Amino acid sequence: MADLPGIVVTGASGRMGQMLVRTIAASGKARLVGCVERAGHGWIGQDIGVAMGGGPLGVAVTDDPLEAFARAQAVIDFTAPAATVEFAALAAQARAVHVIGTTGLEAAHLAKIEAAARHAVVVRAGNMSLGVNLLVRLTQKIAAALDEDWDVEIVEAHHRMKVDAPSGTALMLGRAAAEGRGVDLDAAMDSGRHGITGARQRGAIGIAAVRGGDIVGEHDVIFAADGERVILRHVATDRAIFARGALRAALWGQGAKPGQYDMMDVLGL
Ligand SMILES: NC(=O)C1=CN([C@@H]2O[C@H](COP(=O)(O)OP(=O)(O)OC[C@H]3O[C@@H](n4cnc5c(N)ncnc54)[C@H](OP(=O)(O)O)[C@@H]3O)[C@@H](O)[C@H]2O)C=CC1
Ligand SMILES: O=C(O)C1=N[C@H](C(=O)O)C[C@H](O)C1
Repeated sequence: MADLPGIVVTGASGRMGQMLVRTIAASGKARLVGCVERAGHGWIGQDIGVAMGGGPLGVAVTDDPLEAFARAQAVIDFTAPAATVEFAALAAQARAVHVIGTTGLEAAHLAKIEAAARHAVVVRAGNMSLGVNLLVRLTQKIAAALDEDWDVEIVEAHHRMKVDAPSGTALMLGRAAAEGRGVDLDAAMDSGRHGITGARQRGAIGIAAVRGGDIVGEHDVIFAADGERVILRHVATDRAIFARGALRAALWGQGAKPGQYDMMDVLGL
């Protein structure tokens, strides 16, 4: 047991944080060695298992990430952009693999993560599930096979607490469609339509977001032509799929050279 890779979970009280704690503790493939929350959080100092309403897991929640990361071989981080940038620098300092699931990252955040990846392994993906990463590949292939008579529209749906839009997954799918077509997503993307928009622009890649209830995550990629449509769909019903992917990435990263990777690298897709 002591020779299994030690993993720290950041944002341990969050929806994904708690799922990660359960997944790692039950995996038999890694040890949970730390749980991080922000200073002042009500769970600081408590055993994470007890704080989650179960039995003790022998790991107290801390607000000192650097001390926790120094004891770990990997950090799994599903938090928020500002926190993830801070954790990227600290994980690199500790030479721990940093698995980043956080979405809503902007160019300035990505530049800091890229800098950290010069010193340590970073695995980052807007969606860590096997099914979505397969869907990304399929989207790229279909977009490459179809011309611009086929309009591409991506529709994503998530729970009412999600704070960023479009989802990280929708952006992955949009990027895959753009790559398949040989265009730049930033130039082709049309999201958040409202008012007198005019007719759809040929070649646009549309993205629309739905927010409601407890939807875990649903993504449709619609290829719509005159007289027919092809629709690719992924429906997540359990956050365990993301946690399993993140754990797989943390283990895969143990053998990798410093640099930035994604789930395609981890899954060999
Ligand atoms: N890539 C993937 O496969 C997936 C990605 N995600 C992404 O993961 C992220 C988290 O999602 P979710 O778990 O639903 O969100 P939650 O809001 O439930 O959890 C986020 C957690 O991070 C904590 N946090 C924020 N800032 C800090 C900080 N500075 N230090 C320590 N902890 C901090 C929050 O604490 P507090 O409440 O105090 O702010 C909270 O506990 C989102 O960006 C989401 O899009 C989600 C699912 C899958
Ligand atoms: O916030 C979520 O919940 C999710 N976020 C990711 C995203 O932005 O795509 C992945 C998943 O869909 C759940």
